[in-house]
Amino acid sequence: MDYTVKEKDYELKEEVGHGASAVVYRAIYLPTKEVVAVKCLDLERCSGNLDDVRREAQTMSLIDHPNLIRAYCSFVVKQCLWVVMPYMAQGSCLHLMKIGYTDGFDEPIICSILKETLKALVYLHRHGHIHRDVKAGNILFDTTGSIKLGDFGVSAFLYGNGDRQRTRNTFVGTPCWMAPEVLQPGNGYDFKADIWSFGITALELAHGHAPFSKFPPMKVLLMTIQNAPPGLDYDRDKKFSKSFKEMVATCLVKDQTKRPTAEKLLKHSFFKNVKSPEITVKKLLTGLPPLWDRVRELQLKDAAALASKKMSSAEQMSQSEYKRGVSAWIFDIEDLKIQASLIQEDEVLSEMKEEYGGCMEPVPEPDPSLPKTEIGNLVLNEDDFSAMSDTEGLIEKNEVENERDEIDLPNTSSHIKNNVYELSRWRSSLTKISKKGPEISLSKSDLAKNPQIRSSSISSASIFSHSFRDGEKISSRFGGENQSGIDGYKHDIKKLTPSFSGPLMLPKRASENSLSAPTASVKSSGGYRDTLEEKSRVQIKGRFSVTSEDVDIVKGPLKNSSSNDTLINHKEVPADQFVKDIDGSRLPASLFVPYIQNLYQQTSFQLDLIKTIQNSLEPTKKSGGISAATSSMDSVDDVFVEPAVSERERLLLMKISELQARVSFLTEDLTATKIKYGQLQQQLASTNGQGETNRT
Ligand SMILES: Nc1ncnc2c1ncn2[C@@H]1O[C@H](COP(=O)(O)OP(=O)(O)OP(=O)(O)O)[C@@H](O)[C@H]1O
Repeated sequence: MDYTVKEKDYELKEEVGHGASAVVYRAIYLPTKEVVAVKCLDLERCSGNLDDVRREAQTMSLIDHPNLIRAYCSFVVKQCLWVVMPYMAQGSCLHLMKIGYTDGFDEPIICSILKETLKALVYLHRHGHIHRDVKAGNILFDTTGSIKLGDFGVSAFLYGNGDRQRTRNTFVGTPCWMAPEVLQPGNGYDFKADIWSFGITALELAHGHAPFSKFPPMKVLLMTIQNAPPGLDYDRDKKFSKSFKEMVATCLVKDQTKRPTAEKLLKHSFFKNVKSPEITVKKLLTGLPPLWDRVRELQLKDAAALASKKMSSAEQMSQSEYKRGVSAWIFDIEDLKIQASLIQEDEVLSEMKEEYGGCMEPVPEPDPSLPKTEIGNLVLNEDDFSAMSDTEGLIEKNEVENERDEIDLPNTSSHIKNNVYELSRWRSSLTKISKKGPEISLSKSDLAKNPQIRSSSISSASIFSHSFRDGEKISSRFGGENQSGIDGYKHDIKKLTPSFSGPLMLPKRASENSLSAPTASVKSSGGYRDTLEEKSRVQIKGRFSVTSEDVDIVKGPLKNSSSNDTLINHKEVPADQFVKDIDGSRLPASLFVPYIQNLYQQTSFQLDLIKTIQNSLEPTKKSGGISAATSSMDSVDDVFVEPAVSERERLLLMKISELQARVSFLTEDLTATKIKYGQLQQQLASTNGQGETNRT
């Protein structure tokens, strides 16, 4: 059937979903009275990403597969692109989990959902597309229980411009579901990135949320890159079959070349003997309230949570975005890495503790197969872990590890996690003794980079075939009594929960509304340059603002000042010596000694530095002048000298003596020149005198 591209032929009804870039409405196609869904993409919020919009419309209209949502047509209405598509009356998998399956689904249900999704991926990949946003929020159900994968907002066509472009270098997607190669710039990625996201989606369906979903994106980014891949490895996962665990493990292999293709994965034993979703899923859907009521209820819940104390911190707000399942965006990978490097490791670990409870089950660890991170001075690296594991034998092998042939998963006991946590606290407190680092300054270049909207890419006739009515009128489409309620509600919700998630970056909103850019508290980075002024600077990166307001702790591996070697040597002290921590928790003495050594060396280094400065000031002090400020520095024990200040003072003093030397040199030079001048004058006078005499 052909659908017209006239706005007046569509009557928008209730909002049934919204993402970063779009609001989706139930709508009536008036010529046939058919119920459809209309996705309204706000083009003004898509600046810089119109290619994605074009791609989405293009991809959706070409699709012909029972497990993929195709677009019937698309056209422009004022600043919005309307995409008309089949209405999926039971909403997304995420909706369903949130209203009644917060701990995830049972395996047979998961299996049938995943199989349908995988069939969609097989089709997409065969036709050269990477979906790039596979997640529960994009798996939709209709009333019969049948399943379709939607949202091609970030899907990419592999074969651009006639060339077979195997990998892409753009960075779009949703961090929790993103493959490590997608998160690492320059690597490029291909359709195997969807297989990783598929594996993460499997975990999402099994647990009710994606792994790391409690953490802010920058942490997720780092954890995805550094940690061993997540899996069905916890005690709570014992209920799942071996083949399910294996299937997930084959998807979540860091080396993309070792991941199976969608086609191969479909042949996995896990997908054999699967019941159709019309049988498994349908019974979950019976008796549910209409989709729009569910969506509204969820939005109100989020809004209430946001307004409550629970969501007072910006970081929690960013986490809530994950929970809503609408987090996908473009961000500057390098800047995120910088931000990530500024996160305190103890924050991560304490959040992990919180996530996994008192009896911490094995949690994802840094992946020892990976090279040491170059990303700032972040967390304990794998050397720290392996050193501890080598000498202290604290790492326990997990049963699942044996089942995996491709994944090296260094599961650890809660014991080592606690030690690592305490160790990181020690490191933080010790590092405070060290010098302050430079103030964080992240550029706003990505905001500036956004080109004007309505780039040539969107001006194709197929998309701009229509243009009328403004944004406000969209809401006027809501009929009767629903009208004011929905409008008022929408207004409130949007004020409370501006969504800056989604694949499209929304710099304007992010900068306008503090809620939009949750403040990730970032600590000052390590390094030995001084910072005398702590200005409160806020820089916005994607959905994050980075503030140095609360910069107080300097991080970074503690270094030997002379050798630059990291002063951690876990192997020197017997591991069985334990001492009590301040909190009373037991820690191996081997963890303390290197830090005490380090503290000693740090202090010695500082004493040396103070003495050097004192010596350099001594002559000046004797001659008075500037040295007044340091005149009380007779003993390093008497006075605490801020090394950074002294360093500056020392430089100034050196400059002054240099200038004084130059002045005296110039004075001498001038005197010599004057003498020479006098002599020449005398010579001239005598020559003149001689000449006079000769003439007379
Ligand atoms: N055809 C449809 N029928 C019913 N509901 C839909 C339909 N398409 C989308 N939705 C709902 O609207 C929500 C947002 O849609 P969509 O994911 O396409 O927007 P987006 O801005 O691209 O979001 P994202 O943040 O995932 O990138 C979906 O999560 C889903 O719940």
